[in-house]
Amino acid sequence: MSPFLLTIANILALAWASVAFISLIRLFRQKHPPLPPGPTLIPLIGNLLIVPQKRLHLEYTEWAKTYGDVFRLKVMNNTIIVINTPTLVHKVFDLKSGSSSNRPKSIIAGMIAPNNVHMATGRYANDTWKSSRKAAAYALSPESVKTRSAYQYAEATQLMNDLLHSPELWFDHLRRYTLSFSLGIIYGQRGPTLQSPDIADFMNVHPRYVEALEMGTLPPVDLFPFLALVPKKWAKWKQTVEHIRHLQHSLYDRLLSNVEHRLAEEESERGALMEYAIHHASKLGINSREHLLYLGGVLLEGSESCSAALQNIVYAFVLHPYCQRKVQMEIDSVVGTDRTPTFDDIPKLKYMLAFIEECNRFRPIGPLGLPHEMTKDEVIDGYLYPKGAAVFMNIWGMGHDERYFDKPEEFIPDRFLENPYGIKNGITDDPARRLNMLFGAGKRVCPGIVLAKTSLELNVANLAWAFKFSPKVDSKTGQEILPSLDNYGDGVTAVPKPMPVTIAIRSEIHRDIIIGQLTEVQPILSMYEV
Ligand code: HEM
Repeated sequence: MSPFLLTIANILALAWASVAFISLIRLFRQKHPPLPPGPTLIPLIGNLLIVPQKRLHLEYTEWAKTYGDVFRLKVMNNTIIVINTPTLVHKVFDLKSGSSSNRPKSIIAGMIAPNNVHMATGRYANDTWKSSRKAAAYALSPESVKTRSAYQYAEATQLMNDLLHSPELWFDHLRRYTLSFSLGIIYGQRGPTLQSPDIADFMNVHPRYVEALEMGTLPPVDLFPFLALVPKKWAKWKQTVEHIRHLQHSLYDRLLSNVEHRLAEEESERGALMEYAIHHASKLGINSREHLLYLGGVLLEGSESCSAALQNIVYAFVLHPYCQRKVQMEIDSVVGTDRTPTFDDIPKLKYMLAFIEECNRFRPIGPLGLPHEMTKDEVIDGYLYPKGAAVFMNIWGMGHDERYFDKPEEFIPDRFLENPYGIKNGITDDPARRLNMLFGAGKRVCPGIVLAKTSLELNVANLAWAFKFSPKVDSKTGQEILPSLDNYGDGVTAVPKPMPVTIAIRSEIHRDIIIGQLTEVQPILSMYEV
């Protein structure tokens, strides 16, 4: 063969070999799609050394800039996938909800509330969990929440009155409001003061519970399950967990017992969720008292998110007096000074609604939502989401994404007046963006959205109508003490920490109206008192 023909044959053979090689790689990839990209893995431990223990959302938001809209981490054997766009949230949590609706295993959560009876941390999206969701809808559906608006208005009136009389306790007054309202609709029995046993006990146990679930507080038993085998006398953390379980269980048990007692005594019913759940337990698929007990408790826990969002709003008022003034001017022009705001006023308060949206974007109280777990392998956009992987939706990252938000690190409520999602002008938005991303997605989406939003809107309107919010002044130095929107909890929830602020009534007219209104709503409040 001539050298020329030999070269052509070589080239053809090489081309054939390359095509075959590429086809093989394609076939291999189809059969074994890769995990999303992510930081370099160290044998055995994966990314253990670089995953932060606290404020994961900040690091995740940075990593999204390097690795893209979806990235993976490996911690020992565990795969973590973080999704950073509304489109991916839709594809993974909504469209694949049949395989992305479990929660990752948590040994500690399981020790506190066993048998999947805790709706939020319960691992399996199974029949027990479905029963809880069905029952919760009785109290939390838009129609149900609407039927409670007179009661909600009455509780919100008491909140203004509490702030009037002891503004220095503002942080706890906001918590009492959300807890008392939730106690009323769940158990038909409110908590009128900070000293009411149910309020005081919940405020004692709940922070301990949240802290116990935070990474780094207790030994990492999920990573090193052998730690769970250490006998209690040598494992102090087990005693802590048992104590929390005991405190929580006795509070929820007492609350449920009160309802059972009222029903046994044939007292008139109060339309409470627990009355309904007891009457319809078998229809709902609630098969044990334990299940009823945690159903109420979890919803009460959920309500704490509302007070955290309200606390952030108070700090935002103090830090952005210009915005506070704009909210007040709008409220004054819609409501005036001879009455307090009502639910009917809310749709007219456009700037106030934009202000609330901006607070939730700027400091979402659940920056990574709650993790979901994959129950089977799924391939989405060419990447494998393997069975058992924990998937986080990066709510913080999506709200601080420079591709869509102008100056995301600045507090600018007007962005939500210019665009319903606060997106900058002249860009093509992510088509899957929707309202309420803050509340998660898929089957596990927050069941308390309507309650949370109505509570936020009415109370922000009331607070801005009634009070002026400003920094506390140090009596020794005369300097203003500014609160910080960066002073929040380190774990799954970014609940703000208590900081001093000054809350002053805007005028004597406002004071008289609040006091008069409290007398008017007293008959409603007393319907929920023991
Ligand atoms: C501003 C207020 C609130 C925010 C930002 C919020 C946010 C969230 C988020 C992000 C999730 C996780 C969703 C997911 O897994 O995809 C969640 C779950 C949940 N929320 Fe809320 N929430 C709020 C208020 C409430 C209220 C008022 C209640 C009840 C009274 C509540 C009860 C729950 C429950 C029970 C779950 C667990 C649902 C499940 O696992 O099936 N939340 N919430």
